[in-house]
Amino acid sequence: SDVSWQKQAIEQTRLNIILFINIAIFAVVLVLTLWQLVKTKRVNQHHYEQSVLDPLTQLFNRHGFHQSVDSLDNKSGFLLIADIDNFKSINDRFGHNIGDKVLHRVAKTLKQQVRDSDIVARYGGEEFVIFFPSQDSNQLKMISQRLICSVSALDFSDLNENLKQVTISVGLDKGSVEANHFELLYEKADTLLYKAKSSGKNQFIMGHLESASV
Ligand SMILES: Nc1nc2c(ncn2[C@@H]2O[C@H](COP(=O)(O)OP(=O)(O)OP(=O)(O)O)[C@@H](O)[C@H]2O)c(=O)[nH]1
Repeated sequence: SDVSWQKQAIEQTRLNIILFINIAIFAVVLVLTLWQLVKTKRVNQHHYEQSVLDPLTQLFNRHGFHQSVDSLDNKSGFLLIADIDNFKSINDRFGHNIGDKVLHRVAKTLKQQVRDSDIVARYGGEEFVIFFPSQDSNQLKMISQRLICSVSALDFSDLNENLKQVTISVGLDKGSVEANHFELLYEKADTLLYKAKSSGKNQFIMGHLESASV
């Protein structure tokens, strides 16, 4: 009859509305869950970056350096330490703010001059460390030379017209960055860096091989 047909139609409409509401709720919950997931992932990424990156230069910090090096399959290669020359006097003469900008530019230059597979870090105040998973000492000589030249060629006159040039000294040696060998390799490179500083700065000294200067 007409009445029962009408009742059926109303019932059908009611079911359709309920179905629609359920689908809508499901869609909203799905979107919210996905959004929450993306947010959590971003926050985790941010925390991770803060724990391994140096905020001033965006290079790895000491912790990030060791984490990267620990994850390498091949742990033998060259460890290079680069230290900005007379940085204390740059700070004293031009102020910490300019000192920070110098650090930032030097960091960027060092990073630009090496491969993505080389691990670059700001290891201390004005000291940078690079690990090269390479055995080629001639190549490392060329890279050291290039790092020194590219820093000394940087122009800082926009920061202060009296800030003519910034140089680095470099010590590097071959060895293993395996956890229990690292200290020894670092000390060898650091001793060579000290030699490069005490024999005039703006130069590199490489372990087991002859030195070279700019
Ligand atoms: N602006 C700035 N200065 C820093 C930072 N970290 C360390 N320094 C400064 O770096 C200077 C390092 O000075 P020293 O270790 O005496 O060495 P140096 O003057 O570079 O002399 P040499 O290494 O012998 O060439 C100190 O004055 C520190 O205060 C930083 O994040 N920002």
